[in-house]
Amino acid sequence: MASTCPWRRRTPRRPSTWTPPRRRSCGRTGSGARARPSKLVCTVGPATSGAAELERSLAVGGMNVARVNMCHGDREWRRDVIRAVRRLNDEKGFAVAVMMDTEGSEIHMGDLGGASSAKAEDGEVWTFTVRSSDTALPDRIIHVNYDGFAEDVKVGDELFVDGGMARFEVIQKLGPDVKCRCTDPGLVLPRANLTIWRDGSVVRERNAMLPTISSKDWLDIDFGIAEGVDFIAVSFVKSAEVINHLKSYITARSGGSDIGVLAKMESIDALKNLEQIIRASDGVMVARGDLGAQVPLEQVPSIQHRIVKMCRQLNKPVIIASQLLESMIEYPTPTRAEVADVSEAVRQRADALMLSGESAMGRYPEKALSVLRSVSLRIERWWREEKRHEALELQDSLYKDLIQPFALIYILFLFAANNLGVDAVFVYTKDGYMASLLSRCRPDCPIFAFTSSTSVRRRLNLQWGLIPFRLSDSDDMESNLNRTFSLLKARGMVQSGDLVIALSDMLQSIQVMNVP
Ligand SMILES: Nc1ncnc2c1ncn2[C@@H]1O[C@H](COP(=O)(O)OP(=O)(O)OP(=O)(O)O)[C@@H](O)[C@H]1O
Ligand SMILES: CC(=O)C(=O)O
Ligand SMILES: [K+]
Ligand SMILES: [Mg+2]
Repeated sequence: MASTCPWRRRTPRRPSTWTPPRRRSCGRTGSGARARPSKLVCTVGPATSGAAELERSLAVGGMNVARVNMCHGDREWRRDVIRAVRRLNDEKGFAVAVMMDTEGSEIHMGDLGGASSAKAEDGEVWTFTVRSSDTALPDRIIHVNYDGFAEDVKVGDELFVDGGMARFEVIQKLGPDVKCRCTDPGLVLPRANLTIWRDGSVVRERNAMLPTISSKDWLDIDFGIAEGVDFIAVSFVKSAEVINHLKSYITARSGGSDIGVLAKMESIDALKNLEQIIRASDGVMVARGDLGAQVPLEQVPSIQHRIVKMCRQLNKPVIIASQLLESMIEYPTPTRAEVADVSEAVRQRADALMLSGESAMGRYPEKALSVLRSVSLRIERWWREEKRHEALELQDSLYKDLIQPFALIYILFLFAANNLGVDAVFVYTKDGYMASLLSRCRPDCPIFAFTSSTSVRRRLNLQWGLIPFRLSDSDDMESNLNRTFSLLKARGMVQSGDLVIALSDMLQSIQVMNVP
């Protein structure tokens, strides 16, 4: 079955319902100055981990999800960050979700003896060693976390630091030490990933031996469950099995908590099993940093496009990550090329955009977030004004996958959406599933989602176009509608006369009406 998903008004009654500044200011509901369809994920690091910075630079700026990378910081630091986000939610009315990102067992360098970075110059010889040492190593001697490293590399191999930020050639092997000459100078950051290339392709035999989730990752996952994170993003996923395994583990461990498991697409193996991995996961991250170290860079854009499209087909949220505004780590304005890259991700209608170093350790986290916000708002508006909707091909399989009453409501929704101009969609949802189906249509109007669960509300924050609220349970649709109309009218998000479609997955109902 094929269908377009339009929200196209036949006779325009008044301008688009999204975010005209006066009447659609969404307060903190979408956790931002104004609600946007595209969601924003920010990596928290030294530049933004203080309670004041978290609030002022990120939450007020529209962060929907805070990411904590388990490659960095210690446990106490991470706990403080997670609790600070929770406090912002509890005390200041935000609904920011927390994502923890596993380290994975890829090869990476050690710390740089406390230095925040080191410059590798052309022709310099650096030593990469597997010798363990408790004391800081001298300059240009770098510890490598994988014991087999010195055995596995061959003279002539290329070593990519952080996906090519700097490159070395292996020139000599001396027991545990590997001497390498810098062939591409660049900035080396602590604990940067290392990728070995031989004869033009990445060396992967070793990776197959290492588990996707290392023993350290399991301890981090226990910590994440105990701290009640909303999402766990699994680095270097190779197959669907690891996602299924982690989901069972979370269920057994946390007694039915609903932590979302996200698959990070950053290896060649993931690309081979794309569909199964996406189906198994609760969402996906296109982790372009490491991905660009494993496949030729010129393939990254088409891979991104393919993953975004498949995620939408399979109704899974997708995040575009890494180097969106990389230059803003240092400079207060983005490059034109970066703005074009962000625009393209929005145009592809990905659910979310992510900041990494820009918000973790950059000089302008607040400005970087504001660029993401303004560029996405502009492209979304352009998209609506120019009616640039792409037809959404709904595969038969999705309908087969749908639980029966949902399928009927969904088809009715598409019919109503196709034939009426609506100002807003209201969805009353228990577990968020119905809300995600509506988000998947990428309609031209906001989707207000109401759920009685705080954790479902936070998780819906990752999905395109959803503005989630908490609403206590009631099986009286009339009362639900009245309560939510008052709530949104008071916030200037709907007004009398607006045409809305209201759906409930609990009552399995659909209604079309004007706001009284
Ligand atoms: N908690 C932290 N403490 C110190 N520095 C951090 C922290 N989080 C991030 N950073 C810095 O910001 C940079 C970018 O952050 P990010 O977490 O996105 O790393 P990444 O290498 O892109 O991700 P991954 O390791 O998942 O591939 C890191 O290289 C690191 O220098
Ligand atoms: C985000 C991440 O892990 C990457 O881009 O490699
Ligand atoms: K990581
Ligand atoms: Mg990565």
